[in-house]
Amino acid sequence: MVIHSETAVIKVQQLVNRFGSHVVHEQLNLSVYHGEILGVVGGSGTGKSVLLRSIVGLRQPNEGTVELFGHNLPALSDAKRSQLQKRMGVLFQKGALYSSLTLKENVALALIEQAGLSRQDATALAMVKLALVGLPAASGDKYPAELSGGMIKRAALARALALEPDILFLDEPTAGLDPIAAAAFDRLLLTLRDALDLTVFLVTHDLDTLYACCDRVAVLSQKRVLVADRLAVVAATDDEWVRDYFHGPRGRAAQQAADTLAQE
Ligand SMILES: Nc1ncnc2c1ncn2[C@@H]1O[C@H](COP(=O)(O)OP(=O)(O)OP(=O)(O)O)[C@@H](O)[C@H]1O
Repeated sequence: MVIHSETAVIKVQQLVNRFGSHVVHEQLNLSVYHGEILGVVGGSGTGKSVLLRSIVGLRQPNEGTVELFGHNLPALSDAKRSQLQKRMGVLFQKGALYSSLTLKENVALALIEQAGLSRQDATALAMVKLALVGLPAASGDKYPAELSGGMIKRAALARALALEPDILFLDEPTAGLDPIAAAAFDRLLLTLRDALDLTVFLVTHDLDTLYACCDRVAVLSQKRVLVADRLAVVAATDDEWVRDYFHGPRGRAAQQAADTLAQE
């Protein structure tokens, strides 16, 4: 896999995040390039979700800058910031959908609230978005509780794509899915990235997803990005967590599966 462009669409510099005396990030730097799928990994509590929230503007960092398409997000006026934020779609790990709304209502809501569409237009467009992520038309009238985990993730993805973002943020999208549904989600992600020219910031613990989808991988460790590079370079990094993660039994299995797929 190749990095698609050298244009940084996200540039995080000298980022500091702390909660009271608990320092989560300390002078953290990270760039995300146009068209790539960047996997963000790290031990539990290393600050992957806090980083995601800082980039999308849901958390004001204590220090540092977060540039999006060349604009420093925290320094912008509310109007400008919200304009830029529309270029980002987010799929959160939990609470992705409103349980009291059907799938099509869930997707339409984003279009009504954020794009000002009429209910009728938003509903029609929501059906297009559901089809885009491979959901049958009949699923539009179903409630989240009536669907499998894989279908719910797809619907949440449809909602994240509702406003046609340039950058997609995914927080552990395959967590809780069985391996077949997870692999199907990985393939969908690759297809959508290519078809929609997306840049993807993907927080994950799923080694199979890293091998199947990611152009680069960033490892969060010791409050910083320890390394951000192609998978082979990251896996060869001299670090205890990296060794345990990539060269433990699950890491070896994921690599073998990826090698087998590449040979087919
Ligand atoms: N709102 C908050 N108030 C206090 N501490 C917080 C808050 N949000 C996050 N933290 C702390 O920040 C640290 C990083 O949290 P974060 O959720 O980003 O970790 P993570 O790397 O995504 O973990 P995991 O892989 O388990 O999801 C944790 O120690 C967490 O307890």
